[in-house]
Amino acid sequence: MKIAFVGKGGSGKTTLASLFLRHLAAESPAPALLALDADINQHLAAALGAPDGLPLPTLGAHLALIKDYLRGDNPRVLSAADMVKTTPPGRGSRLVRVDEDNPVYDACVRVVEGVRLAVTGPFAESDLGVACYHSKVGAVELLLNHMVDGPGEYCVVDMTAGADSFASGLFTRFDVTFLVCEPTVRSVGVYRQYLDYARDFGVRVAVVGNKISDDEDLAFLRERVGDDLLTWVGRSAHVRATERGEVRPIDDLEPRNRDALRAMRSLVDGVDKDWPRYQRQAVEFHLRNAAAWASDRAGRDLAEQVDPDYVPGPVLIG
Ligand SMILES: Nc1ncnc2c1ncn2[C@@H]1O[C@H](COP(=O)(O)OP(=O)(O)OP(=O)(O)O)[C@@H](O)[C@H]1O
Repeated sequence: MKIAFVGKGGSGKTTLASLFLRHLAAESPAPALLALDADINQHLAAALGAPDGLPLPTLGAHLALIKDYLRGDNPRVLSAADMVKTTPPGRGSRLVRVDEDNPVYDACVRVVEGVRLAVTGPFAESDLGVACYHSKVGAVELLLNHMVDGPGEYCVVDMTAGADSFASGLFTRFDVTFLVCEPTVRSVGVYRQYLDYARDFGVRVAVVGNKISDDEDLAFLRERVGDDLLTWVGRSAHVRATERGEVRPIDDLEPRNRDALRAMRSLVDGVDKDWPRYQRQAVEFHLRNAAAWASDRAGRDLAEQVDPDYVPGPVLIG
């Protein structure tokens, strides 16, 4: 499952993404899990409990490797623009799994507090002009376009704030989008804006209230958000402790907030039931679009795993 956390700046996207990731990672056995930090403010590692200043490789610095690897043996020449910004789902020739050995993960993924994490890299002055921040986000989009995620496999992306997340096609790539919303007029404003835009693209949005202090906060959100409100997280001493650099086990999280994580998990796993259809579509995309697919043994194996009765259709070259 591909899962996004979006919302107004400062609403708690990174915090809730990290709690959700730690909730999944604490399971025994831990499911296949990959966290991607695509937020301009790169704080997911810290929210997971990484020590200050832990050096992490960045996806942005490995864009060429990512493009080369995903292109596989495909003889088509794709322009940089094709590969980065406008890549339609499934374009290219190689599929990746959430958790596997591949050169992209070797170069870019590191384990932070039990969670496999890759980060886009911070916004830099050099991103102004030709190489904008969105080319870094494009690395995430590329990975998601090529990712085949099975049941019980989770790729969780911390997105950039507010309407900026619409600047690339990335926002359409998720099975579930958690919109984090504080009980404030401005946060609800971002929810409405997101929903208006996302609806046209069939994006499945569930609102998670955050920093709820009392019944009035909750009533406010219920009134404004209605049935889109999936669950809510209260102001949390556990989160504040993490902010102070104390890494506590996720079991230490307040019971009410653990319930919220379970509700999120159950929504995600409910969507998982559509897995064969989603995956067949993804593999179809690749089979249709990848010129070299017919000779790509790994790809064939994957298609057969997804659906043992799968009979590949004609491969279109071009
Ligand atoms: N439930 C919570 N309880 C207490 N503090 C919280 C909670 N959720 C978030 N915070 C705090 O609010 C601040 C902003 O949270 P966070 O960085 O997760 O927001 P964000 O939406 O990812 O921000 P940005 O837009 O900058 O990426 C942080 O200091 C975080 O610790």
